[in-house]
Amino acid sequence: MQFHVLGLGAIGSLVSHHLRHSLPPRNVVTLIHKSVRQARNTIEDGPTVYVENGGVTSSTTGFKSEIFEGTVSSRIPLSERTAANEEKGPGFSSNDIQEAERIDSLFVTTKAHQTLPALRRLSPRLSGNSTIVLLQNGMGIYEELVEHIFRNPYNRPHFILASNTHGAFIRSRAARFHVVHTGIGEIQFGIVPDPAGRNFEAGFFDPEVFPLGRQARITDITTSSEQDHQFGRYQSLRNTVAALLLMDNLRTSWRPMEEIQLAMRRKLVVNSVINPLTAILGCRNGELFSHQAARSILRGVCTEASRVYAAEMQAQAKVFVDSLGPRSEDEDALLLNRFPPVLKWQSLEQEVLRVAELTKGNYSSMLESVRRGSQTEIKYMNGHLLRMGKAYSIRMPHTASLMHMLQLRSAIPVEVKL
Ligand SMILES: CC(C)(CO)C(=O)C(=O)O
Repeated sequence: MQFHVLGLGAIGSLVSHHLRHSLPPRNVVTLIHKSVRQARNTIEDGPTVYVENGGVTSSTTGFKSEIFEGTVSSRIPLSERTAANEEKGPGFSSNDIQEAERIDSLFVTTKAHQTLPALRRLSPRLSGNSTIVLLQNGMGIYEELVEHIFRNPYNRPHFILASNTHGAFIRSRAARFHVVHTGIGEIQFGIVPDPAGRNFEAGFFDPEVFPLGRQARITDITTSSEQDHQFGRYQSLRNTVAALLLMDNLRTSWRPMEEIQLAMRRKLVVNSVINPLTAILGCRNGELFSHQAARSILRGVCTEASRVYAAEMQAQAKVFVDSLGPRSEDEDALLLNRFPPVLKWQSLEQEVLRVAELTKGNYSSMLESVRRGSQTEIKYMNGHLLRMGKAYSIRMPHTASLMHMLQLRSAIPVEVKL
């Protein structure tokens, strides 16, 4: 089976390294390079990914390379390619470029705002038999993809949504695939429910199994071509879940989608506080919260986020309660007031502090984007919270001010010398 990785920043490189390490060599792992220039810098001898952890560096080779729409065999030296071909960029015709292949399994680790255009371009190679893993910061990306590209639920690829708490950065721009893994976190993932109704999560809730023994079962996705006449539709999903679970050095775990939604909401708040604050101030994650002023902003954003999450859950619970038909007021109140403690502001605040400590030596991804003069992911972080606030008529002045300050910081370069 073929695995593709799109987005070769710190997390993309880290995932590529662990994917290649844990999969048997017969599985192909292809790195999708942004441009010929990026590929040239890295694949003279075949791409190598270096991962540094606690001062020890290990390397991985054995990847295939591809430049967005065309494929490049890493065994063919780039020096043999003509300048004329290179100038044509993605999709240029060269003997080295094979027919663009079908994509079975795609790990997406690009920036949130790059995802829609990138997947639009790759969509002819994706089908209902493919699987896409979204492993990114921010929220609202999946919704954008199904609204604009994969509209038909019955022939869209399977989606896995993942929440990552590992901290990593690229050592230097020159050594593009040298990643420093600074904070050991985890990757929790869940599968978006099947529009055709197959219950991938049956194992988590199997009443036949003693509660402590209940766990995800890969056979709930599919078994074999002999037993499942739709095996072809679900095979890539099963193999992608298996590949994720094999990457145990990244502490991967398959969780019910409801839990992933909670993890993503918590991560969204982490990113909506740490990322803009560090980008505005130009400091490391760990420098923020020894200052009372930062703590006060933290409290403000966590309180606002918790309010919108509560409003969203109430609205969803209301739809559910209404669908149950007539019930007593007490029963209704019980269902409507169920709010997960992990989304209360106190818990969100603790989570932001925990991640800031875990990644204290890091420069956040948003600060790096601002320093490079590139677009930030703010619209998928604070912007997402604000869209929810608007939908539920909740004022969010702290979340909005942080976004506006960040936008100013991106637009007005800092004057170094007066
Ligand atoms: C958690 C944090 C802030 C770690 O740096 C991050 O996810 C980022 O930089 O985008």
